[in-house]
Amino acid sequence: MSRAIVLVLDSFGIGATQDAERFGDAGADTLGHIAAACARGEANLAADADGPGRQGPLALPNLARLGLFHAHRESTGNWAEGVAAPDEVVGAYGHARELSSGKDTPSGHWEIAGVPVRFDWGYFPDREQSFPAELLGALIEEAELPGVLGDCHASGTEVIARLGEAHVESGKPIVYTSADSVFQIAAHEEAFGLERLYEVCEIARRLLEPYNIGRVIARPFAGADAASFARTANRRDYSVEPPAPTVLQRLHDDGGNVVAIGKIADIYAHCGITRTLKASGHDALMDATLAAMNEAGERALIMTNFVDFDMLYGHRRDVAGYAAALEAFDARLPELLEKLEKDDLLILTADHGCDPTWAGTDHTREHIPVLALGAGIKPGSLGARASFADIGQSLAVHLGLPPMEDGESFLPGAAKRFLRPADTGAL
Ligand SMILES: O=P(O)(O)O[C@H]1O[C@H](CO)[C@@H](O)[C@H]1O
Ligand SMILES: [Mn+2]
Ligand SMILES: [Mn+2]
Repeated sequence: MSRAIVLVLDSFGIGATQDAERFGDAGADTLGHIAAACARGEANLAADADGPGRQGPLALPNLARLGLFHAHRESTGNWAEGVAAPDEVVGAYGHARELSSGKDTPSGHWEIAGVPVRFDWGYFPDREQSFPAELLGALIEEAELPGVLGDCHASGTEVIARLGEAHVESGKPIVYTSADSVFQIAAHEEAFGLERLYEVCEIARRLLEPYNIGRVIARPFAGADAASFARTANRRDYSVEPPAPTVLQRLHDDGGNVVAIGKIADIYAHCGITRTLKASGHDALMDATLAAMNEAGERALIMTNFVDFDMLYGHRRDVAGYAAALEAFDARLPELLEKLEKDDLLILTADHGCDPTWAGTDHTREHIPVLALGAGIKPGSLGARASFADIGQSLAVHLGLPPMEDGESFLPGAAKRFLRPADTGAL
């Protein structure tokens, strides 16, 4: 039985890459800066309706046993402040840099799946009227809109607080972008309508083709006024397709089972997905992952994106919230570890950084952790990996697929070949 389980902790970087300067991110360190704030007692959180709260140094005992802090030390040269060393490291750990030109979610995920993005995405400039007038003109005409609001770089929660009431009054959706290759449309779920918002996003997706923009994102929100507006779980991402077949696509085309949990199917533009499981919130995403492990069958890739690290805490620059979410995630890991079978390969990783102590609200160019367990991998260092694609290459080996063009496997031994019943003479 060859199964792989890949958990992507969205935005959980472990230290700036060598090329981070080019992104304005030299010195960024999502994990290290969260740990430092926790060690200083600056990331305490009182218990409330949202959760049990947290206090003091960052406590991630299960991730530590998989080698997280060892990987972070190899990435940055420093042991994360205040965190306890595990009695024993049971996993293989490394840190990987990104070959792709951007620090966005699709680039990171596609490279993890063996397909780096070597072309430059289109971006919209950070100024008043970020979008070309002819693009907005075409959108207004084709979608029959009374106009649009925003037209700027913005943080999504800030922009609905600022312009949400004007949007509800006028019926004009809020369009905004960021340092990523994105065109985001925020609209009120009831006043504007959720299906209407999706329809406008689909028109925008088509109009954006010449601009080489990675994603259109629907950002529905609800609430009575600026003070109570909150985004809902009905976000939808419209990504362009990966530039080459990913390991997901290859497994799917070769008869394997690809289970996409959370945002994964949207991020890969629904290419190479056998089954999509949607869930909102990390506990529900973990529940869905555990359920998929019960049902996935023999030759399967189960991939889950844990988006709240990025969406609720990284972009919101909420250090205490990020720390609490990490601790809650860590506390659920034993349930998953117990379910691992002998030949399963578990990989925990991330798609980019989003240092909650960094200036602005954008992602940060960082190494990602590569924590691997199972499939005969010996505990210990995997060292500095030259590309996120080493994960995709290792998955190809584990799942018995021909090699990917990019990446170097960190699995031991020669490539295994998956034996179909026909190959064994059983049929
Ligand atoms: O500020 P919000 O709307 O969360 O947007 C953020 O989320 C986008 C996609 O993950 C990023 O490009 C960034 O702009
Ligand atoms: Mn991401
Ligand atoms: Mn993000």
